[in-house]
Amino acid sequence: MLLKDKVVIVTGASRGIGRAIAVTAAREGADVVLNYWGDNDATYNRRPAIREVLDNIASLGRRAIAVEGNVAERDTGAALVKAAVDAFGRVDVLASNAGICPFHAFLDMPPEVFETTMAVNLHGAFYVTQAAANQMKAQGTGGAIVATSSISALVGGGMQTHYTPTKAGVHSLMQSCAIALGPYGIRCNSVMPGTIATDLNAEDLSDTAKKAYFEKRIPLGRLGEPEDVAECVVFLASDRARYVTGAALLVDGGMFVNLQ
Ligand SMILES: NC(=O)C1=CN([C@@H]2O[C@H](COP(=O)(O)OP(=O)(O)OC[C@H]3O[C@@H](n4cnc5c(N)ncnc54)[C@H](O)[C@@H]3O)[C@@H](O)[C@H]2O)C=CC1
Ligand SMILES: C[C@H](O)[C@@H]1OC(=O)[C@H](O)[C@@H]1O
Repeated sequence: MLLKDKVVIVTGASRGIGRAIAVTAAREGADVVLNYWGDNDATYNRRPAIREVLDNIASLGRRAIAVEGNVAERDTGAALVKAAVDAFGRVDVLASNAGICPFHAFLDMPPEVFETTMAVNLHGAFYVTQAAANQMKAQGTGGAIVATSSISALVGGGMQTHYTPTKAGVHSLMQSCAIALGPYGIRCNSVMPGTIATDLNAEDLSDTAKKAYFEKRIPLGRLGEPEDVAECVVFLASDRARYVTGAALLVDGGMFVNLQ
């Protein structure tokens, strides 16, 4: 088991990639703190989602707690760490995954859409990472932080001008934290998913021509599934990756390199 008896915090764990990270970590022996926020939004119709994740992890014989909290709020990181320590005694791994991508054109981008996207995706990642790192430093036994960046850190999107800079920022955050936290034995890496079928892009991919375009661009011939990303996060969080820090792993079926 890759994460036997490790304590893992996952932000954005009720759905999609975060949910898959949480369940995969539990399958690999971890106890998990599940963060989520805003799932009562009618567009998702997912109210029981966090309950299902809790039940799923319990059925694997591991422990999990759910902590609702907006990562854009500065204190949420500290609250997640406190919940982890109260419930499980420590924090070994942070999967900083929560993120939003409200597609919008650039020229008339509402400031609140830009600022909320920055606050959740980048500021949230910063503060949660800082809180987890301070706990790991105090424990004195190292740790691992894996952020969900994106292929969008490397390439643009005309309806994602507010989003792609946050994903480049998350990648850069992990690179700098690798340097800042290496002396404490804390490794920091990111995954860069390509196009993964989740609620985040369900509406965008309901355009069948756009979906077919992506499938054609991907050498492995299909969109990604949340589990494709989760397995890579768990690897980077595990001791199998003990000499890997400051790295970014594309998990995109080959889409990035497919020029022609
Ligand atoms: N789906 C995709 O194609 C890709 C997704 N990503 C990234 O993966 C991460 C997860 O995305 P998906 O699973 O696709 O999205 P999703 O929409 O399926 O799930 C989002 C999760 O984040 C949580 N969340 C949203 N706002 C939050 C907030 N303010 N505070 C705390 N939790 C919050 C939700 O509760 C939910 O659990 C995001 O950071 C996204 O940018 C990166 C590359 C590709
Ligand atoms: C939501 C998008 O479909 C998805 O998000 C990303 O980060 C990927 O680059 C895709 O564009």
